[in-house]
Amino acid sequence: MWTRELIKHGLSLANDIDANAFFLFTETGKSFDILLDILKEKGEVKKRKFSLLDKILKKELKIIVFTPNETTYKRISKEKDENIDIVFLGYREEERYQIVLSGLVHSLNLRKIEKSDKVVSVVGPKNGKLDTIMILKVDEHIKITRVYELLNSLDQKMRRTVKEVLKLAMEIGREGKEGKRVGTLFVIGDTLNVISMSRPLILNPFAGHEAKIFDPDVKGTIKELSSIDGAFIITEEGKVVSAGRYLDVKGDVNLKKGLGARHVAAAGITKNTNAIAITVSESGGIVRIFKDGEMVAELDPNKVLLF
Ligand SMILES: Nc1ncnc2c1ncn2[C@@H]1O[C@H](COP(=O)(O)OP(=O)(O)OP(=O)(O)O)[C@@H](O)[C@H]1O
Ligand SMILES: [Mn+2]
Repeated sequence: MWTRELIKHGLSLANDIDANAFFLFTETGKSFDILLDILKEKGEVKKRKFSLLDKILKKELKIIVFTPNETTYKRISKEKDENIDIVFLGYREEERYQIVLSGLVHSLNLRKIEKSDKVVSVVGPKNGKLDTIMILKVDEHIKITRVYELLNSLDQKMRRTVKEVLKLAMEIGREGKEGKRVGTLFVIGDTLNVISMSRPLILNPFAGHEAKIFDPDVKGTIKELSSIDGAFIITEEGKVVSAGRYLDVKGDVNLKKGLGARHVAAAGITKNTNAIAITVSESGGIVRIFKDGEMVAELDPNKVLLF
């Protein structure tokens, strides 16, 4: 397999473009062993115009190895040499770019990289072989890393539901309904409190149903209902309990100009409960995520194809 060559090319690319950090993602730790082996191959390093090792020794190129696997993390943390950082990723992302983003978030949080840094990553699909070398300028991805920051802060149940709702919100933002833009509002989690702070505008179409957000039919129904007034209320387990609910939120929230009642309601409900709110704007389809009364991320579904 080409793992060794890929890592070598990734390291020399990092060296040649003066990257600040080199990210390697591993499940079993096998690619970590190969990395160690390459770094030890003095001869190999001598041949290259810049001695790769010097850059690493001079701490000009930070090497960070990420794994979501607890056993691997323990094993390679013991075996690593002092030039390599090991970071444990709390959960596995599916797609290559998402995996790298979760690495970015952890590295930024751990102050191992700066927003102005350039990073070369060697990554593969979840449970697959390494197959990709990616160059990222961190500051170009800061916006989307805010989504990963939020996802990282959630427990597994809430994270799974928020990701699913976000995917649906991005589809609604991108496609609208019968080609017409629609705006909508989802409130996830802390459902008893949210219900107590809201009232129905219509007879609840989800009453008496076991509607799960992960069910494609439920998603289709939500898309059909997306143009009605009011919010969709979803439990942290992903059960859609209500549609068309008006959020009676008190208290002021400070939002950027141009955001109207839907966004104020989304910010307000998250200020007064532990819920997370996700809005799709009727003007432009922009998707926004709110938590603790603040907008934590803003995504243009036509630019960000992550979800
Ligand atoms: N408190 C609320 N609870 C639930 N839904 C609300 C609330 N306030 C407004 N909405 C919904 O938001 C819709 C749009 O209202 P408005 O245009 O004022 O919001 P907005 O923030 O400008 O949203 P958009 O960017 O989609 O236009 C309303 O028709 C209503 O369906
Ligand atoms: Mn509006």
